[in-house]
Amino acid sequence: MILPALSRARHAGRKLLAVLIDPDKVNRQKLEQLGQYADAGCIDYFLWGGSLVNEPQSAHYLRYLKTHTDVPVLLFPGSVYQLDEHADAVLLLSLISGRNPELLIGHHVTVAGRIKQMGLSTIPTGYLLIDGGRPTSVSYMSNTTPIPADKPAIAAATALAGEQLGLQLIYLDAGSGAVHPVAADMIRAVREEVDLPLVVGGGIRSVEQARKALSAGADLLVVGNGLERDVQWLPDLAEVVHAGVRV
Ligand SMILES: CC(C)=CCC/C(C)=C/CC/C(C)=C/CC/C(C)=C/COP(=O)(O)OP(=O)(O)O
Ligand SMILES: O=P(O)(O)OC[C@@H](O)CO
Ligand SMILES: [Mg+2]
Repeated sequence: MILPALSRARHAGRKLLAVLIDPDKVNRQKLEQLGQYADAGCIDYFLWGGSLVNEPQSAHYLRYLKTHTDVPVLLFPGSVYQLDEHADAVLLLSLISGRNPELLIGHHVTVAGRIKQMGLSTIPTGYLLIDGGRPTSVSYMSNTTPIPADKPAIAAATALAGEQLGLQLIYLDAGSGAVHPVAADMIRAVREEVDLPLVVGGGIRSVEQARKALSAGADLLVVGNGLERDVQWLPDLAEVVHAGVRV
């Protein structure tokens, strides 16, 4: 059960790290290496997905990863084509920072029956796209306007509305490859407003940036590109995350 585990970690002051795997940019060797890091305790969750996934081997790679680690794999789908019953759960994203009805509820209706048939557990997630200094794949593909980086009050009100609607997790994302990760004051404003596990990602490329996001109140950090480029700093990153932060 992912949500209870996130909530327990949060109340115990334990911070968590997720590595985002882009199925289009992976191979067996990278998966084996990440599986080893995961089993060594560096990684708490894998996120699996992309705004656009073209790799025909994606389902095969997901099963391959599952045979190499016991760490849960959560789908992070950019589209309805990215569901897979071999994952442990799906982040059922509703893009609440945007006003694109298909990404708020439309696609969810399309796949509701399929998710049920697959027996895939769902994590109802309020997904907020925050301006990270440049257009990203998600802002372009979703055709939505990110929340301005210097408007924490808008992010906090959006997250609060998500909580009041019954969503179970808030994900603040500056977008993959963002120039600037989500700013500390925005994370803090959301943390103060909602009592849900808080996921923060997009543009985190250093241990210092990770530390700032954690101190501001992030519970689970997501790193993709930064580790895709160079996995060497993963043990240092994991150490900082797992050292925990008193907030
Ligand atoms: C309901 C279902 C199953 C699907 C719709 C899901 C929604 C609402 C998606 C919202 C917007 C979206 C496109 C999210 C994708 C998030 C994601 C997996 C980002 C990963 O990064 P990339 O954007 O692929 O980055 P790169 O360009 O670096 O590869
Ligand atoms: O690839 P990066 O920039 O680490 O972003 C990860 C994730 O939050 C994007 O949706
Ligand atoms: Mg991608």
